[in-house]
Amino acid sequence: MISLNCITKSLARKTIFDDVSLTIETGTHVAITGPSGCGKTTFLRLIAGLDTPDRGDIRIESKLTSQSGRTLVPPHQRQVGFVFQASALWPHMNVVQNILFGLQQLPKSDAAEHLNRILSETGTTHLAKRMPGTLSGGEQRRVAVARTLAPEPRILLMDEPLTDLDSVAKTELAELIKSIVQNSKMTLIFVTHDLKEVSHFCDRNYVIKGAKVIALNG
Ligand SMILES: Nc1ncnc2c1ncn2[C@@H]1O[C@H](COP(=O)(O)OP(=O)(O)OP(=O)(O)O)[C@@H](O)[C@H]1O
Repeated sequence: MISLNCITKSLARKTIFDDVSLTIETGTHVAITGPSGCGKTTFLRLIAGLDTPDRGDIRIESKLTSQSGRTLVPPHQRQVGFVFQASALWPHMNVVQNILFGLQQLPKSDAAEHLNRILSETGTTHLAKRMPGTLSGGEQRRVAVARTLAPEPRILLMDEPLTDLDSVAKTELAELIKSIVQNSKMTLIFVTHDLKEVSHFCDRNYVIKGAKVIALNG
């Protein structure tokens, strides 16, 4: 379970979150929407530990991870995977090297096993030796998902991963994300401008409005 308790956060003197409390049960798939600049990315950054609440605390599986301006558990120890809007692959590394980058702490044989499994699951085996600059936008996004999933995070944070893809690539990537999350116990928090694109794999929808995170019906 992820719990945000009485979170207040301001950036550049703008209140982004005002006394927000929210619980996300383990294994649920949550969509977050809201207008540009409302704080969707900030919400993910707080959970990932890339940013801290000014007041309030965040717990992951009852462990206190952030509290009133302090990060108690650093991002790399939260078992959180983050897929950004831009795929942010290392441009000088091929696909395999990009994925292995996140598996450095594993023994080589385990890393190889994780790598092969994730290449197969994400349909990227044929891209293994390619450099990111030679891949299409959809392929890059797919590799970014593979790289994030390879270390088997317990929480998957996705920040508009379908944006700027053509309709075919968008549908293919949405199908991939759906099959991955439906076959795992991962908690998913998916930021989107368009709730329709996640309606078939998110259980709960929230909108960020007036510095609050509000549950939507349905
Ligand atoms: N490091 C920062 N310093 C100052 N202001 C920031 C910083 N990061 C974000 N902001 C501001 O905080 C607000 C929330 O930003 P955030 O990126 O979370 O919004 P968002 O809902 O994800 O927007 P979008 O849909 O456009 O991606 C915006 O007004 C943004 O300009």
